[in-house]
Amino acid sequence: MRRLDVTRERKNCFVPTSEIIAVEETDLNKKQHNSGKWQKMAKPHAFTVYYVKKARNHRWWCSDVTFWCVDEQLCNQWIQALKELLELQKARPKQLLVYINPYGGKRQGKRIYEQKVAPLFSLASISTDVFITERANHAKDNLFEVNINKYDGVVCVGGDGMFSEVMHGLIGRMQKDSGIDQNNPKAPLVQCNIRIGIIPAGSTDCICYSTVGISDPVTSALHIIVGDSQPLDVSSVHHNNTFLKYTVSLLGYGFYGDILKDSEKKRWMGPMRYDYSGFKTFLSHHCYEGTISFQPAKHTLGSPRDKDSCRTGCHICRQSEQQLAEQRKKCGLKHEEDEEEWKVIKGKFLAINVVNMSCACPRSPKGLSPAAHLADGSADLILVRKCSRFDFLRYLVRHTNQDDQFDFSFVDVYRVKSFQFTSKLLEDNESDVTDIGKKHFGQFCRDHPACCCNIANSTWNCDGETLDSSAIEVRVHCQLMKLFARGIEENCKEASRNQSRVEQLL
Ligand SMILES: Nc1ncnc2c1ncn2[C@@H]1O[C@H](COP(=O)(O)OP(=O)(O)OP(=O)(O)O)[C@@H](O)[C@H]1O
Repeated sequence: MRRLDVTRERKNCFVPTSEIIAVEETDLNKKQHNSGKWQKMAKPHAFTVYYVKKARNHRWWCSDVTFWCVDEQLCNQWIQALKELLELQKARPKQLLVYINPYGGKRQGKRIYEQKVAPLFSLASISTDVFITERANHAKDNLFEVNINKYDGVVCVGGDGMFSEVMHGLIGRMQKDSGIDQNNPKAPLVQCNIRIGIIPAGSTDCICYSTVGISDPVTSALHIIVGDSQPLDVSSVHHNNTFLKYTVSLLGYGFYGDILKDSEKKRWMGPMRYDYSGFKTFLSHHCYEGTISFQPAKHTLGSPRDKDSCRTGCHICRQSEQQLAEQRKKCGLKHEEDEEEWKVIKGKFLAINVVNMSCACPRSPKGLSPAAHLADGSADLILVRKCSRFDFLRYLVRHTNQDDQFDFSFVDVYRVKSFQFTSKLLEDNESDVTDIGKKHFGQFCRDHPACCCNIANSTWNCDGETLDSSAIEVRVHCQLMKLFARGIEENCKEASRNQSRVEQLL
């Protein structure tokens, strides 16, 4: 990494060039300065370096430092040299397509973009085409029409729902352009090389939080400006050879599906609806019977019970990707999934969660599966079996403290690469849904005696949206897309402390 090192009065300021946002000549008439030295100079010249300042809790903001001298030529040489260094940062976007959902969260998307993000993009000389959505799916439909190759990235301003819409538009567009049928659950999908940036402005900003470490529009804008890139696994969800949805965070049946279904009826309550519906669903304590079949993810070195979490530059994600690529080369056109073992579990569940990432959020900073990886080609399948209300509460509380939420006899967790579910209700109705479980194995994990299970089906909550079908087939696509992010930085406390020390010296 190249460093700018300017010595002033025997004190140093270190800013990595990768974290410089912009360099500009300073108008000294406008600059408010208290330093006596400025005034003593006959005709001072100056330039300002705008750079990323790292604070606590993964927060970034834009800081600046002004350097001055009497020699105009020297000053211009510095500006020129620094601008040339910035030109070498090839991963930085120059042209972005921005979608704003004006109705997401507290309806602040447009204001957040105009006041906090647009000035930073302009400072960093990024051109933008801004599109304010007028209806749901507007951004998705538009992504099938625009000249996408013109852009270095797509930015969505909104919540997880808005991100999901943009992701569906972009992945769908890539498959359409490559002639790939999304309805085929086994089709190898084409990777999306156009990065997506998330400016959080919704009620739930879990994807931003899990990939950046904080839901903060300025931090996200700065990750976009410096050109960060974080690959992300995406799971496809199918029913009967029909494509339903893609998911990157939570696919939840039972508890999380019921909360979503109930909260949809109470949209008028705003973000509070999730608390209300959460409490109501907890009290109702419904469990659902069904059959789960899954293929364990053998290619990855990690396990859901690992103590270490996925962090910036994660070696497990890198190795898993290599491993999968090698497997694919060996198998050629054959689907390696067909050859691999399926495990089958039947039972009664309060919650069935499949997560592609930790699903961390401010309320649960470690998330539903703290050791889940962003880009290792696997998902964590969490099964919460029928238990007492008190035990379920103990399980939920552990998402908010340091205790292990998987350390209960009624909770099982598996790292999987594909997964299927059929509800008991559908099995009994002899649905024509493919049931790999029935076809391949008769192995039952644990069976419970008949009890007060809910005879109706629950609903799948797919990244905050309901799915129409309860019988689904899920497959993880390793690193299908990329975000303008770098994952969660390990030593953010230390980095911010070191940087403040430097700041004090300036
Ligand atoms: N102009 C619009 N009018 C109505 N709906 C829109 C508009 N633009 C986008 N949407 C839809 O609004 C949904 C929710 O958006 P978003 O995620 O930004 O907000 P949110 O408050 O976090 O919502 P939620 O928490 O319910 O997902 C998205 O699924 C998106 O498709």
